[in-house]
Amino acid sequence: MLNPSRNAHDENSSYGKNKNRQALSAYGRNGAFQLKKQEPPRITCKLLLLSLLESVCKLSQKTPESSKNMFLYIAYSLRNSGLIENEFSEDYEAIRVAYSGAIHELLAQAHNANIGHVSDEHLFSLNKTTSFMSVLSDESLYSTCNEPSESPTLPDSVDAFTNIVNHVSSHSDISDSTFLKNSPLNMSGLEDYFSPNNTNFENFYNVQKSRYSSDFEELEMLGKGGYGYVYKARNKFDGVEYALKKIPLTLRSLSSSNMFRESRILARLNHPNIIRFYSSWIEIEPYPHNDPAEFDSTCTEDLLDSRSIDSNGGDNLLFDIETDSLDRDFSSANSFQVVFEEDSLGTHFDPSYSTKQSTCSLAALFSGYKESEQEYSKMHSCEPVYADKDDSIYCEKENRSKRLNNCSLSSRFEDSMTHEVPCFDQRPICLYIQMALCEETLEIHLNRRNKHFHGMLPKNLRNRYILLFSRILEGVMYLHNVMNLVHHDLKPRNIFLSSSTSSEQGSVRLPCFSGKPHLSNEPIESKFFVPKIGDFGLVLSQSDDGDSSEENGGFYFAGTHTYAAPEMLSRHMKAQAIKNSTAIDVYALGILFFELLYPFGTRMERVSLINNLKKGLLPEDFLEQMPGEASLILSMLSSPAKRPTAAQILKTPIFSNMAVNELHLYEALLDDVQQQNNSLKAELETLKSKLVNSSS
Ligand SMILES: Nc1ncnc2c1ncn2[C@@H]1O[C@H](COP(=O)(O)OP(=O)(O)OP(=O)(O)O)[C@@H](O)[C@H]1O
Repeated sequence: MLNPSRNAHDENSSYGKNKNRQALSAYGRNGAFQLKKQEPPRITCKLLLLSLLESVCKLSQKTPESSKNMFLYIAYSLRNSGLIENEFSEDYEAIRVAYSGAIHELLAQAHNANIGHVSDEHLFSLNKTTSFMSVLSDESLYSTCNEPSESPTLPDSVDAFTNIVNHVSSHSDISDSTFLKNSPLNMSGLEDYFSPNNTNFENFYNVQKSRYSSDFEELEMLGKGGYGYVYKARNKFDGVEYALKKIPLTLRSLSSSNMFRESRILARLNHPNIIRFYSSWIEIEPYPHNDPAEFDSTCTEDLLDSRSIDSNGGDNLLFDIETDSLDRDFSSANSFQVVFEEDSLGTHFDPSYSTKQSTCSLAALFSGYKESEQEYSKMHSCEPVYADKDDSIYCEKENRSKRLNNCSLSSRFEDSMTHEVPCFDQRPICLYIQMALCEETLEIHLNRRNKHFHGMLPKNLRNRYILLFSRILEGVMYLHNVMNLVHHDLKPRNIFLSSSTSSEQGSVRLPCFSGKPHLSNEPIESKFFVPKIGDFGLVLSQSDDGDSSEENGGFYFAGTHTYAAPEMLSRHMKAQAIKNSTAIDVYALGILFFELLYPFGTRMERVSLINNLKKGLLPEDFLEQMPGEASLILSMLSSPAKRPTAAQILKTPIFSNMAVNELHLYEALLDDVQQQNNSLKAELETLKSKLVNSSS
């Protein structure tokens, strides 16, 4: 196996070299380990090791329960040794399964290329530490290949590996162990696994099939976000169309505890004004994409470079994908960054990517191949690879076979390296989130509306937007008061409008604006929508102390600048942000409420009106005609402690005034009656024509 730690994507080369040097120098000259405190392997290495061990356990044990217990035993032992953390937990199971599939495919490729024997050497290159790893140093386990000059054969290595696992099994001191403590490892499974004669690997691996491609028919791409792509897809079983968010996982995000945050939070939410979540899962991207920019780890950087990072200065933010935080210092950003841009008229926001951290392609795990190859050619040229005082690793040609176990690549493999070894797997790992499909975002609706209206809205429309806002407030109140969450990124783009019927809970009747200019006497058709809060990528619990905002001595912010409360942008106000965390959402809602009630003509006008609003200035006509709303908006933008809560806002006369709701109710009833009227008229016409026909 090529050295996965040499990954050019997320380590600079000198750092990688140092780490590799440390790892190599841990090996002794005679194949035994020099016990040395090492840095724990990176997440991908850990996951690869665990996926391999998990597969071995599955193969060796008769029941799923015993294989799970065996795997857990080994995993706990590795954790006690400090080699892994919680990568064996169920959270990572999908990734381990994906990695197992990829290892399996690589084995098949290796077998087809007739170099399958290479893997046996690496069974002897396992690292040593206490507990589980100390087993590996037990010379007796290597009895089948104890001739140092001889390369171990494939069956030898299977025996040795079997011995190791049996050793662990028999040394188990967990009394209720349900893995087969006293029975030896089931050899046939392992032999089959490593056997070069076995071509039917499918029988031995539960390789993950693509749920996305087997269950869904992809219809169209709905949009790109900062983290991924959203597709409209039809479920083949229920025939319903859904929105599926595909988030390519970066190597760094794999190690982030926030990796599954959005799907986990969505799964717990149940409110008419919150987007409905169905399920989420992880899988390897099922098929190659035509869009070269999408998920292509190799071209991500080019894509990023080709886009402007801060072309408009408006709402632009830089996020660190791992910490989900924004980097204010563009130049020092050293990880996955996302720049949110608004176009000139705010017709849509186009996220640009800027990264030194590409998407998590399995290929990336093995992209150290080139470096390894170079490193190997150094070995090949008889030069010492590393010359540490204590544990030098030499690969002189004449001694190569004796030091087989010390080298990261075997001499036999060297010859087969002359031809291109395929990448481990080219496809990235994606997190899929299946959500209800919504008609459009509030942002799109407002952009269309603003082509029809400018400044103060007609009174009947104001009421509709007030009602719409009250629905959003209800969703926010649920998040704050029931779920103890703070959304952190409330903005028209993250509010979805889902078509509904008049009777649906939380619905509002809104005009359906076309993109074309509107003639004043032309009636605008209206439809019922339920506003739904979506995009929970930045959501945090209210008890979160905001630690992620202070990393590496820098101050990070997550959110969108236009809607960001001042305390989110300043380190000095951090304490206030923590103390009044829900006030962050209220600030964003204050700006959103103003946008709902006061259409902007141009983007410039929007920027200037919102900047004025942040200074406490509102347009004269707005102050005159809507004084109650104006003072509410200003209070929502005041200092964090003085801002009203969502529940308090809902109790103000603006929203508690039933007239607004009643108006909406009567409009809905009128609409229903008109529809009934139309269908009765149509029925009457049919009856009349039937009567005429029968009488003639
Ligand atoms: N449930 C949905 N129904 C219909 N369209 C959706 C849905 N979810 C997302 N979209 C579309 O996909 C686009 C991207 O959504 P996504 O949530 O990934 O990112 P975003 O909110 O636009 O940006 P970011 O996540 O970076 O803040 C949205 O702008 C919207 O047009």
